[in-house]
Amino acid sequence: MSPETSEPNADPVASPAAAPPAPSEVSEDAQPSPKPAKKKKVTEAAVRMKHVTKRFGAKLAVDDLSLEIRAGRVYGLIGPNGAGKTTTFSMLAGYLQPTNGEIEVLGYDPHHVSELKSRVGVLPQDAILPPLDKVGEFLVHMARLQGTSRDRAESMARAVLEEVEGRDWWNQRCSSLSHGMAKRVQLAQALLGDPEVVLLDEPTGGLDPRSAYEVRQLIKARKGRCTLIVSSHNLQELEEICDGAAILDRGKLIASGTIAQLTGASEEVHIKLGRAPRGMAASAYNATSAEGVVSRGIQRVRDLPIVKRADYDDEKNELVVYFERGPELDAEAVIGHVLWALLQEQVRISGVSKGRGLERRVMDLTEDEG
Ligand SMILES: Nc1ncnc2c1ncn2[C@@H]1O[C@H](COP(=O)(O)OP(=O)(O)OP(=O)(O)O)[C@@H](O)[C@H]1O
Repeated sequence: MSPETSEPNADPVASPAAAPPAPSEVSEDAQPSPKPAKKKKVTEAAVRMKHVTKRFGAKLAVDDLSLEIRAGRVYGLIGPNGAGKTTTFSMLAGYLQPTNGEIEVLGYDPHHVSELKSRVGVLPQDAILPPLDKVGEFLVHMARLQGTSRDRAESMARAVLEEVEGRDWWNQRCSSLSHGMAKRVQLAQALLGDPEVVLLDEPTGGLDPRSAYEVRQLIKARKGRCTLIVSSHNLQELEEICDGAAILDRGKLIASGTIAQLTGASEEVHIKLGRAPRGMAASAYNATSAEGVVSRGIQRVRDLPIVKRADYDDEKNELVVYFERGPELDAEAVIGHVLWALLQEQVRISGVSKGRGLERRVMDLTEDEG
């Protein structure tokens, strides 16, 4: 897949709440937002990066990265260790200046702290809480840095702590929190004041499965209320929560798009075939000759007019069926036809999926580069 610099089929624009809009930034077709009714500033892209490069001495950490992330989406930044994700986050958060290129967050250079301070929330990868502060105290302090009154800061702090299910930790010292609790307090800090853009670098890193699940639910619950940019090494997690993603490798963008585009969910289905039933010889079931049950089933699939190509991997016992998506042909319809064809030949099915999964896609794209 050739690198894309934006998402061609991206979803419609959502509408983050903010200061009164500049006329050029108002979009007529903005979707209604569940936030309280107040004047909205709508920027079509929450984040724009144009030919951004970041060097640390001789090290090229981010290499000519161009990206556009639409407002209201959950967007993943994916890549192996050292791909440049944290460097990208740090530039979006205004912690690092790019060496070259342009970055806009909500239409501003990220260094415009006064414009963006209450509108962008950040969970850095290695955030550390002040050990001696109590949780409530810390969150109130962070809320006050956004320029709010003490009362308002306290209600904001209580609301986010409630959101991360930490209401009982208000008087607990940060040093006494477990890793998972601390991560959730940091997440609460990133969500303070309902920011329009939230940058989450490894929000579930080091969390136990239940806490990670709860953080994912929390991110999903925020969908549509703000733009969330999330990095994680857990690709199943990103596939579950994200609308779109960019895949980076060694600082370069190697692919971007909606999750369906990246995984091929709109052009291929994977059918895992079962083994021979008891009592039937594996050779009669699985023979590669025309006599085998599986071979006949695959031939029937290949004969379907909707099927462009069908490849069978006998080591994985998997049939990959490629099709041309059209107004009346989507993956679900193809699955129906293919299963029917296979079942008519009494081929056993043990699993079905749309596309190849984000994990496999990332492996395919990055494997040759060592
Ligand atoms: N302050 C720095 N000084 C020198 N090199 C750096 C610095 N920060 C990052 N790098 C280098 O830039 C490259 C990208 O690092 P970055 O932390 O952005 O990757 P990443 O994708 O977040 O990796 P990981 O998944 O391991 O967190 C790496 O080769 C890293 O060693």
